[in-house]
Amino acid sequence: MAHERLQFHEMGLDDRLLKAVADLGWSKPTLIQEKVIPLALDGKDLLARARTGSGKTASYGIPVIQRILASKQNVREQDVRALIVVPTKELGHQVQIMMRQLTAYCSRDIRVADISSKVDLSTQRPILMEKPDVVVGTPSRVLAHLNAQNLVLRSSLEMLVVDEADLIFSFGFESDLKNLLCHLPNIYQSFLMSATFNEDVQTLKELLLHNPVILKLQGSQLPDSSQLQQYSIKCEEEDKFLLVYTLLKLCLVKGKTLLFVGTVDRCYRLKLFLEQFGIPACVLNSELPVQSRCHIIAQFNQGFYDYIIATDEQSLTETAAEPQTTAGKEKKKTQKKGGKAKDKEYGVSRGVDFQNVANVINFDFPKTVESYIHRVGRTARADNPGTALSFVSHTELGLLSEVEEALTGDETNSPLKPYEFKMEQIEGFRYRCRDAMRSVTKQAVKEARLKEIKQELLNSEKLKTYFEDNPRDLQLLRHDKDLHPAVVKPHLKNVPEYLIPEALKGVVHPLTSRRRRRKEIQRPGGVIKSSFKKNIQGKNPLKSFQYTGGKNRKGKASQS
Ligand SMILES: Nc1ncnc2c1ncn2[C@@H]1O[C@H](COP(=O)(O)OP(=O)(O)OP(=O)(O)O)[C@@H](O)[C@H]1O
Repeated sequence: MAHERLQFHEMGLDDRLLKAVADLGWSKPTLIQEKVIPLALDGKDLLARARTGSGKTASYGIPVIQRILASKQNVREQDVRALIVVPTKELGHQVQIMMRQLTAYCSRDIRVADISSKVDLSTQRPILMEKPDVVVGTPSRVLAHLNAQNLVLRSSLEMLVVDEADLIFSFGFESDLKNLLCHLPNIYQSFLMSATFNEDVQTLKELLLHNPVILKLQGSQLPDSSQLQQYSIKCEEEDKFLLVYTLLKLCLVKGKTLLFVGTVDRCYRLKLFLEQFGIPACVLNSELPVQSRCHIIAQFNQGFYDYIIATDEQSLTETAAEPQTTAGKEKKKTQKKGGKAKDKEYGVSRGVDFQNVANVINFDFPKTVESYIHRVGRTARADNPGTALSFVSHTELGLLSEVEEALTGDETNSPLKPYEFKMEQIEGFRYRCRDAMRSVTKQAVKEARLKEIKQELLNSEKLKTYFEDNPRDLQLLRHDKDLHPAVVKPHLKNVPEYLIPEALKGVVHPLTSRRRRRKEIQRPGGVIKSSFKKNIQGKNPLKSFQYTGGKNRKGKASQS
């Protein structure tokens, strides 16, 4: 018999919560929400694993809000009742937004404060003195406020959530979290949420949970192939640039795309390379100030940018190109290079809800299976479709095997299919790519990196001051401007017709500066880009082209 999914209105939720959920356009709970919400409302401790993008935030957010609303009916002093611990500032910001959306109709009754950002403790003290009902923060920030007695939880805390639990220890928060627990009352309800399970989650479980209900939902950690198409293509360093140029410039990849690289330097290398061809992209990495990072993500979600070049978590080393065959444990230390400290509470591949991402491209292959899952999990979120394409150099083949083995599990076929692309057809572009690469020198990368940081520090001051008051001004603040106009060669911006492979003539329409400007003008904030909609209808060439030798020996691009 078909399983009837429990509906939100059948869960005994407050009307104000139901209205907020309806405003978000959620017609029914996701699987994790259906399971977690009733158990959480029943007072159970929970350990929940569900795949990326499956709606874990609301699965704890809704019961936390419901329980606070219920307990507020028996008039009690204003107090901090729930603490949500997250591993990164980006996630803190995002959880706060989600909690505010869910409390839109009861914002007077339930206040939510995010204390993740690294301003002076004294600046946040007044917020905490008002005892917001829900506090969101990284372990180190929460502990600092507890030690400073800006926050007192011993008598008031009713619920503790640890989101992205698998990351808390690997981000170096073990001792902070243990110390934090000494400030909590003896009895409270706890939730541990995670997309992956590892030993650290097991340790946390023993530390935090009492007789928990353990929910391991969906065998696979990523959506199946009807929702998420995964491809890999073997290509060496120069070919990576050649291929990414072709995919983006000929618009073979449609819709919003996240490109993951292995180091901060490579962010700028790739950005400068694309800049030469008039392909604008934002970079996102741990050196940028948190306000800028959150603004970039917010604008990307509103459709301002098509491409973000990101490093993932702070733990990546500066030597991405080095061979690495075993998925080692992720390093915990903040990286320092050239005296620049990176933010150890940074992470974009974990938990951040980039919306309507059509494609994830692993320009550099991730160093661990977990990292692969989290990166790829930025697309195909909720019920949306998505595509992931990984470039794999010979030094990265070992990592590809590890990922394939982990994702294949008991099945016979790996979910990663070879992306069959006839590289010889795009040989004509190689000369242009080399020409562009010649300008992307070490010095140019260094200068771009410095310029961007300076620029973003200025931006972040503006963001601090004006975010609340002048949202319109902020719409004008862009993060994808050319970083090194001096090295840009104007002739590279257009694609001469004779270079377009025969198979693609008349099919692709290269991105030109004029088209880019028109797109910018047409695209109002907050609207999902039309190309993504096309993508939903299955017109993404990344999915539908077999531009290849392989089965299609004629070398023609054919639509399947
Ligand atoms: N019931 C629902 N119906 C439709 N969309 C939903 C529902 N619940 C959540 N979403 C949307 O699904 C997306 C993913 O949610 P969320 O960020 O909570 O996922 P997650 O499981 O925490 O992912 P990750 O493990 O990557 O952090 C969000 O854009 C959210 O708004």
